[in-house]
Amino acid sequence: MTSWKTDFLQTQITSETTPKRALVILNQPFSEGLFLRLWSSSQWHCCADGGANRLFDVVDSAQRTLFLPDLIKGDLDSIRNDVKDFYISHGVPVVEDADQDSTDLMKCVSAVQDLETEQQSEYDIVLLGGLSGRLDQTIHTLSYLHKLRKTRKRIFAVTDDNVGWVLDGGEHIIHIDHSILGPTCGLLPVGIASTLLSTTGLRWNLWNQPSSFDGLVSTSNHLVPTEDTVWIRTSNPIWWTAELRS
Ligand SMILES: Nc1ncnc2c1ncn2[C@@H]1O[C@H](COP(=O)(O)OP(=O)(O)OP(=O)(O)O)[C@@H](O)[C@H]1O
Ligand SMILES: Cc1ncc(C[n+]2csc(CCO)c2C)c(N)n1
Repeated sequence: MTSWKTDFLQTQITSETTPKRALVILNQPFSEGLFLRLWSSSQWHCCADGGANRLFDVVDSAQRTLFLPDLIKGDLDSIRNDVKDFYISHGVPVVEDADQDSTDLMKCVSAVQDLETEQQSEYDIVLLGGLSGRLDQTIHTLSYLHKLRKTRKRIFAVTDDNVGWVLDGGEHIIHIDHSILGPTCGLLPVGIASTLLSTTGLRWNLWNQPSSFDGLVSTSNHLVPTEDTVWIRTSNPIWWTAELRS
């Protein structure tokens, strides 16, 4: 049974028990509060092209050198010149990958893979953004994480409104901190023909019920406030999302 802890917003993490975390900042709006929590709980920081503009703009100019990313990567058609010049002048590698068959998100995940090979250790990946905005980009995030589940167990997308990730086929226990998550959540059968779902800990639980894009989709479900865990059994991979409290 896989155990997933919804602890990616915590800043106090014991390195013996939790893998290192890589933060990939996408070109999407986010609040300063969310940014600071994710930045301080990550050991490696990367901006996907125009994500560097978001980092530059969210930090006060006097504080900017305290928040230098380890890498800026992409086809570099969105990063502003002033932003590029600032980070280059402070020694940040700005890597252009002009490939037009891969997105800036994919280019940054491949940079995390290179880092893992170099350091011979694994990172959890947190994407800041990618679940809203342009529909093609949003569906790309859903599709890419669905495909990545085969090689990478822990990659999450976080926005001011939601956290989400793919639960692979099997059983999962999700530990819920109700001060951070809820009340709404969803189980979204994206990228599969159908799955058989069973759950506990939700207001509208399912028991061996088929879920498919063409049939039942559990949206606007609720976490039960008195339950500390949600248990989910799914025969095929499914996207799990929960609302982030502000
Ligand atoms: N409007 C959006 N909605 C959702 N995600 C976005 C949006 N814009 C950018 N992103 C995410 O941020 C990454 C960097 O975006 P950027 O704007 O720099 O490049 P892009 O040219 O729009 O995207 P790409 O080159 O990856 O197709 C994208 O790869 C994508 O994952
Ligand atoms: C079938 C197909 N559809 C779209 C694109 C375009 N595209 C996909 S990723 C990317 C890079 C964006 O920075 C671009 C332009 C393609 N190459 N192949």
